[in-house]
Amino acid sequence: MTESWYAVRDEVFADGLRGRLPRLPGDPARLEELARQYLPAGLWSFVAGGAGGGRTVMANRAAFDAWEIVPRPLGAGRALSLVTDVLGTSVAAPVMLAPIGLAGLAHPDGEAAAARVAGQLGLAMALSNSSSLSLEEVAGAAPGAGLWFQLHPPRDEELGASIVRRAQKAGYRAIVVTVDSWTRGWRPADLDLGYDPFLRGQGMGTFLADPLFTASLPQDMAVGSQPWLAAAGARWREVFGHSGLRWDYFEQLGEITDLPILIKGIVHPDDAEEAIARGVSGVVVSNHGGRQLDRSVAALDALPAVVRQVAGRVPVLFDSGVRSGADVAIALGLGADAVLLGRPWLYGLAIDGAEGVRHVLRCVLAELELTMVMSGAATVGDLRHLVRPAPGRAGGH
Ligand SMILES: Cc1cc2nc3c(=O)[nH]c(=O)nc-3n(C[C@H](O)[C@H](O)[C@H](O)COP(=O)(O)O)c2cc1C
Ligand SMILES: CCCCCCC(=O)C(=O)O
Repeated sequence: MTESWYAVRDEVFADGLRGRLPRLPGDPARLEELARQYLPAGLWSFVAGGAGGGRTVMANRAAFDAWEIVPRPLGAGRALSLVTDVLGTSVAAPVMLAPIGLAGLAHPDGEAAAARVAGQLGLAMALSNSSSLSLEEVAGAAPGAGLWFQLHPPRDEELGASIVRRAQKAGYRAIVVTVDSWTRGWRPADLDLGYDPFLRGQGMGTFLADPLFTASLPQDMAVGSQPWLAAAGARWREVFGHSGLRWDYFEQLGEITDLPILIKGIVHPDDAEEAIARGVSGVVVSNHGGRQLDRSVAALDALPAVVRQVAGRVPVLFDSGVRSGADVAIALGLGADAVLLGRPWLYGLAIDGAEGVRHVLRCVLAELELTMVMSGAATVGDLRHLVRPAPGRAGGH
């Protein structure tokens, strides 16, 4: 991908003139509000909502206000490049798609559309283990895309091993183990609406394609029938998510796969240290977009200390609250090696399928590039000298 991303601005402007999609970013609320019109109420609150009173969702956003860029517009005198390598995956920019389960509920093309777009743009995507399509279907739909596989380690270890082996066989290039969501957080909106897509057999594409999983379902029911899906949902609840996960899991996983293993859901520097001691190849600083633990530290506030602790030994990735290219620039400036975009790509998918995802990603990349050019940053490394705590604001650790 050699295009200058910020040429996208003209195209987006033209789209805006045609009234096709709202321009993004600038006002993330516009994208979220528009997506609301495309999604059934229960699904919209499941996606947009957070744990408890939503304080961590808000804190994730507010944390960005504690930082500012001090531009040096005459710059480094070098051509800007966003191309980077993350754990052996060469990418056009240090921005990737965060794992988001159940994308098939937002649009029938689901994760396959998102993966295809990521591949076309030269970006990486971490596929959720709660995807609507199976990991094989997504890999098949996006040959050549830089795909990673995200795993919530199942209670059934054999099943977990089987899924990891399948991911490696299908060409996924890393395993991202999420440790902050073995079960869902206290999400009042979902509770009030009685919304649980898994009960209806959704988000099980990868599980339903695993013989170890299907062998445990009643064999006297028609495959795909409502009773069969209900049985699958019940079985999924038994096996999904390991409440007793221990650090030695990472060593065990290293015996099963030779892919790089990342840990997602870390906000404490000591946990990052322990993860490195257990052999992980990368750390994702994240609080799951505020969906799991209300009053958890804002992810961006946790980033600098983790970066300091890791001190370049493994890549540090970041998500939670990123809505714009300028947000990406701040996270990179605080030491993230790459940034995962979460809800916004799902909103794009809900609004306009693959085109919506493409639109969202290109806008974020265009704004990131403009931000760097105007800051005088030729590389992500340059950004690290230009981001500083905003005077008088909280945060800025
Ligand atoms: C609807 C939805 C489903 C998600 N599913 C997963 C998942 O299956 N696995 C996972 O590790 N994270 C999952 N996440 C969390 C994202 O990977 C990411 O951490 C989060 O969206 C970042 O917050 P943000 O969207 O506010 O930027 C999900 C998030 C949303 C909104
Ligand atoms: C039992 C936890 C399932 C969570 C899968 C989707 C997800 O991560 C979310 O945030 O929702």
